[in-house]
Amino acid sequence: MESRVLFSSQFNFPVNSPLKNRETSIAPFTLPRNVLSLSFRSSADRFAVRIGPRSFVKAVSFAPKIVAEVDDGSRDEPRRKKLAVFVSGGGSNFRKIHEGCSDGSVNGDVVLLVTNNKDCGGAEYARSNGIPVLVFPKAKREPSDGLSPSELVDVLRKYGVDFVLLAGYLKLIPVELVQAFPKRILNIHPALLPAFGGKGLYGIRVHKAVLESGARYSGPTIHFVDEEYDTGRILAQSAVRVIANDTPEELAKRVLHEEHKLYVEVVAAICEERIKWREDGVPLIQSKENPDEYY
Ligand SMILES: Nc1nc2c(c(=O)[nH]1)N[C@@H](CN(C=O)c1ccc(C(=O)N[C@@H](CCC(=O)O)C(=O)O)cc1)CN2
Ligand SMILES: NCC(=O)N[C@@H]1O[C@H](COP(=O)([O-])[O-])[C@@H](O)[C@H]1O
Repeated sequence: MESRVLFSSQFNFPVNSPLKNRETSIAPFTLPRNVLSLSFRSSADRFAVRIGPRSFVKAVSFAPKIVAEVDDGSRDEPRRKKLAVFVSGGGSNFRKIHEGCSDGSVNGDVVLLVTNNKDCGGAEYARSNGIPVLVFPKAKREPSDGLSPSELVDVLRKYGVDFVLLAGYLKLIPVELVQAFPKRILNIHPALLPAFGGKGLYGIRVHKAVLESGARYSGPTIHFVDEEYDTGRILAQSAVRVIANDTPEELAKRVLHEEHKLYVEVVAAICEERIKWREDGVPLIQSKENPDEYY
């Protein structure tokens, strides 16, 4: 069967490129297993195109010089990332992320746990897994315990933290940290922002507000963190049906289940460097299965 292939949308050819609007078929051929991509050198431009099980390229009628890039095993995999997780309570999202790092789902390691409550469940879990626990902000009752904003930034840098993940953390992240880690702090909120977010809306209060509003859907939102509560760029969401006689606790449980799945998926993407920023500032996730697709 003749192998027809069509251009993947990810290549932006120059407007006047001869490649843009002429097409032909190319003789059937199969790529040797270790050939990653083929590049066509035309009189106008040199284009690297990738041909794989599901990605396509459109061959054009010119006399290309095909240069095969061979995978000699030296392809750079994204470096394993260092994560700091911030919690205030039980830390179930933190535990799921940590499990993802251990089972290979996430190309990263949790190197620090930060909390405003050193006796919370998340801190207990961290200590039992050999993860250092830091207190931020300073506790009013024990000002000797805990870090200042500048001390927190210094420690995160000293540990080489790549991304900061808020997971049930109930204090405002200071501007010093937001500015020190631009586009590298994520938060998970248990409702579909921009609705049901902001100061005073956390934990079970969020689910009560959703039920009182009569909303038919809720679900987790993962967003980048800026200086205000819940106003950063939205990266991912998942919808959960609200059932008519739901109690806040029942809705919370259903949303939390979705949070666990969504956060591990998003952290895996950020550790594999699959976050891309659209020209209008909206962050997108590149599909792992089909790199030509974003969501
Ligand atoms: N700079 C930012 N800091 C934080 C953000 C953020 O988006 N930007 N997200 C929050 C998490 N969060 C919602 O997802 C949230 C947490 C807490 C509150 C809140 O009103 N807190 C109370 C204090 C609660 C307490 O001390 O028990 C308050 O500030 O009065 C709103 C939203 C984490 N930080
Ligand atoms: N606005 C912040 C907020 O309400 N965060 C919420 O706190 C819970 C923490 O659970 P966990 O400690 O078991 O991960 C989660 O539902 C998270 O979305």
